[in-house]
Amino acid sequence: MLYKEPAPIKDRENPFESMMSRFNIAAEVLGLDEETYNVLKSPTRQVIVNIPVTMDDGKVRVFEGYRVIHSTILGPSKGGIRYAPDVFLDEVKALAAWMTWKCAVVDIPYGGAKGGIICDPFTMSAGEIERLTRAYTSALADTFGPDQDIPAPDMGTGPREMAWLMDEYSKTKGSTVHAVVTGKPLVLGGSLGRVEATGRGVMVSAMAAMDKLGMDPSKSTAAIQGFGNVGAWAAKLMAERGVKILGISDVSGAYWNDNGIDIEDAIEYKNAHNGRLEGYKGAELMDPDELLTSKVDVIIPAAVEDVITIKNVDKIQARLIVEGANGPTSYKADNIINEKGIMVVPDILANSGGVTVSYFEWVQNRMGFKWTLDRVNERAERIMNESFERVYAASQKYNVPMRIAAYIVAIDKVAMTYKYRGGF
Ligand SMILES: NC(=O)C1=CN([C@@H]2O[C@H](COP(=O)(O)OP(=O)(O)OC[C@H]3O[C@@H](n4cnc5c(N)ncnc54)[C@H](OP(=O)(O)O)[C@@H]3O)[C@@H](O)[C@H]2O)C=CC1
Ligand SMILES: O=C(O)CCC(=O)C(=O)O
Repeated sequence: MLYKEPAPIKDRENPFESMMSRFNIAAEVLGLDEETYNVLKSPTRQVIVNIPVTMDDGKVRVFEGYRVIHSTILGPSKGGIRYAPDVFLDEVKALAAWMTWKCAVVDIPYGGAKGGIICDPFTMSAGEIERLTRAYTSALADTFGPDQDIPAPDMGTGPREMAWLMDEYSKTKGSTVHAVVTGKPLVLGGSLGRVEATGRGVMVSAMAAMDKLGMDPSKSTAAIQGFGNVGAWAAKLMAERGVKILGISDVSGAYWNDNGIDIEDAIEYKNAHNGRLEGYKGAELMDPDELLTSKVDVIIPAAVEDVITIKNVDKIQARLIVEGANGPTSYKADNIINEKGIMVVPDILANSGGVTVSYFEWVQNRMGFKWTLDRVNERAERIMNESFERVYAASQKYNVPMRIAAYIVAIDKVAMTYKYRGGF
């Protein structure tokens, strides 16, 4: 199989630096004062926990876990939990800050947080993952809370882990607390539409961007990196809008079909093969490094950070990049992207459909009332389109690319709220 070990951390770009470099540009354009700059640039709280877990062979293994609260200025902090072998603190810090900016861009009353555990869920049994999730929850029971800090899924986690988290947290409180976590299974108070929400938001923002660029979806092609929750749903919904998906990928490799990949078929294959595309016959194997530079109109990175860098940005042929993943573009590649005239719908806008529907889930939990799928989708789509227009208007007003415009919209909102609250 084509599995590649993650690059050692010292060889990787630092996502927190990438976040800060855009933050600095936007802060300068806005003329942000020094006090507010200092408050917003650093996380409020960083928690590191060591989690002993009894493995199936009876031995105890200790896992390192993180929860970073970047900001609570807009409201309780919100953000997913990542299970990955190479997750590291500066990455979680960046992801937490991106949550602050993302919630501000879509104007929902949350601050930003993110969690992570260094582990490889693909090599662990369900029992081991459950014990790890419960131990992490209990170690962070004082941090989490429906009015404090509300986790959700991210890479390597999903409704199953959120159910264990909700159950374990509820035990520590002595009563069922649905609203402590979002992205739960439907029977445990999850929202209709949450599973597909991030991919749907990616599709909605891609359609909005294509409209601005005068691109006809039914005459356009796309390549999508990552075929997990975000990538697979984005692929399916883009295909339903007529976009021909020529390339897809996951850790097992990249797959290409000149005539367009049958996305329903690829999803069915993945679901029947332990969540991976390995061995998929509906497309040819291709070099994964060439997927994002292939000849397509739209690329959607929907896996990990720093996959568009100074090493490959020159070769990108697409007119539009829609960032399903958080932080897929290194800040060092920004100038070249801008010089090439490529439009980027940045992560903090493009993938905000997930947290938007998480917010709806939290609202429903607190109301004790379930919304219909139509209501969820219609409201999420409206928020995505309004947010896109807000960011587009800021990009015109300040004559900056969409990414900096999104930071400007976000920082402006958080800074103004900070001022009204009267400091901390
Ligand atoms: N889930 C959500 O609601 C949200 C997620 N995001 C972001 O979207 C991205 C993807 O998250 P999500 O879909 O939830 O995660 P999943 O774990 O569901 O899927 C991740 C996908 O990326 C693939 N992948 C991992 N590394 C690589 C690589 N180097 N090259 C190609 N593919 C790779 C995985 O392959 P394999 O399965 O083979 O390991 C898998 O297909 C992350 O950046 C996340 O932070 C952003 C907003 C919300
Ligand atoms: O749904 C949420 O609350 C957060 C999802 C998330 O982690 C993200 O948007 O990056």
